Amino acid sequence: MKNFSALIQKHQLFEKGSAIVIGVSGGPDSLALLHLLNNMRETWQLKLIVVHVDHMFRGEQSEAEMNFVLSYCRDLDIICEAKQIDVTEYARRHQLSSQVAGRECRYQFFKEVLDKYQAHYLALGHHGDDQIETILMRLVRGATGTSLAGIQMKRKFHHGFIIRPLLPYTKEEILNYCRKQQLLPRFDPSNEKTNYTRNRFRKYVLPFLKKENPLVHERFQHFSETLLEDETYLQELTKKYLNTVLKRKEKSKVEIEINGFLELPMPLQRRAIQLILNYLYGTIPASLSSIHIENLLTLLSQNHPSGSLDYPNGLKVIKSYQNCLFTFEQEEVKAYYYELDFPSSLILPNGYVIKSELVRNASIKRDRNETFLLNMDSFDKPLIVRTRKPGDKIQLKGMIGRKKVKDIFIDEKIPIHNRSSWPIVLDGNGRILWIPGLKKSMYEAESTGNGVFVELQYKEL
Ligand SMILES: Nc1ncnc2c1ncn2[C@@H]1O[C@H](COP(=O)(O)OP(=O)(O)OP(=O)(O)O)[C@@H](O)[C@H]1O
Repeated sequence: MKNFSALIQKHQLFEKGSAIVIGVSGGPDSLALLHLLNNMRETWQLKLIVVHVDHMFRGEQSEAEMNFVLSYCRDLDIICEAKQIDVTEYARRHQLSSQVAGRECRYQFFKEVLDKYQAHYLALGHHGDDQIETILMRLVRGATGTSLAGIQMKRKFHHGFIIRPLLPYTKEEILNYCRKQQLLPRFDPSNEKTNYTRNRFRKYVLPFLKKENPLVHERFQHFSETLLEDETYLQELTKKYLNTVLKRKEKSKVEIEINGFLELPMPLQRRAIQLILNYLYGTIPASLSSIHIENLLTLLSQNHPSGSLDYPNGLKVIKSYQNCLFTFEQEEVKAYYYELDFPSSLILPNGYVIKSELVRNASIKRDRNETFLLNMDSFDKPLIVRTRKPGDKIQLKGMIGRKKVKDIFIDEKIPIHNRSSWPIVLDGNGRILWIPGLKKSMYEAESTGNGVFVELQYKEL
């Protein structure tokens, strides 16, 4: 571990004069990290602060570990911020596993200590074996994107960075270092029990890989760093192209235009979906895997005009003609029924408005389905605006026989999720007069001239 300070420089982990908070559990990794950083303290003019959390999992034993860290820091003349947190109680209250709860409590306290000392760096003792295990576990679980790069040597955290200077070293090198420097780390027996999956990788896979190549950890670290670089570049590119096919982006809804999306190269398509999911979920649920993304890519490229997928935590992905909607909102049928006065402005639940006016000497705008004209004397009052009902039919202008409203929605390629809130205008006798924006019935006023007309307009709010 001679090259430690060269490594800090090479990866630009921190600069001279930095204040660094070091997470020290009392185990070999973090103790070695503390020792190494302490060796640099003078020449690099570092301000070091140790932070320790006693999770109170093992009563007196874990308290003894805390006291060990406190006394070791006293010997080195380094400030130590130690805190006892009843993680079992926290886990019960928030319905979390003890592992997740421990992590939350730990990182919360880390932040408090960073703030207290206005430090920008939090140093943790993850090493090369942790890196191999993490990457393999994620690969096997089906993770995607930057997550496959495993543990990052330097990543943004709070108002600064988390740094992990031990990633280029193996566990064995760290244990040797502890022995040589006569450090006496504490070994937490619960470490062995808490993470079963990781332990299996450690026990069965790592020995095999190390036998194949004793420097396998360097290969994994190199893989992690280059993957992260490639991924960062591709994600920037994806953002740029995704913006060109984005139709709407709200807190719990994103809609894209499918044709434009399918023109993007496949690596960008995959990442675009990932970006949308990151945005909507905030934190991606563990149950979401690359299979979900593959299924969606298949759905989008199929000829079938519509279809939907159910993603974890209630996210629905709905393909409908040219559009694909990602939504957490339950698209319950927003049926409505209004009487339309004239003159008036009726605001509709779909974000549109129907405006009615009384006019004289009106002229028919035959080519526009956004307006509709009625002769005041020729229809039964009141005018009704409501959502569709099964079996609705309309007598179209210039056509013999009646046409199903459902077929009009299909012909006009109206997305399924828009159909249930689309307005339909009827007269007092229940005859469908107009499907605003789409089709007019034969009941529109035929001739203009003298008389009183009701002019209806359909527009976006
Ligand atoms: N209770 C704790 N208090 C302070 N820092 C901690 C604590 N637990 C873990 N850390 C920090 O997080 C790093 C990773 O923790 P993890 O539990 O994965 O490793 P570990 O095997 O416990 O490491 P170590 O050999 O240092 O105990 C540790 O090296 C240490 O820097």
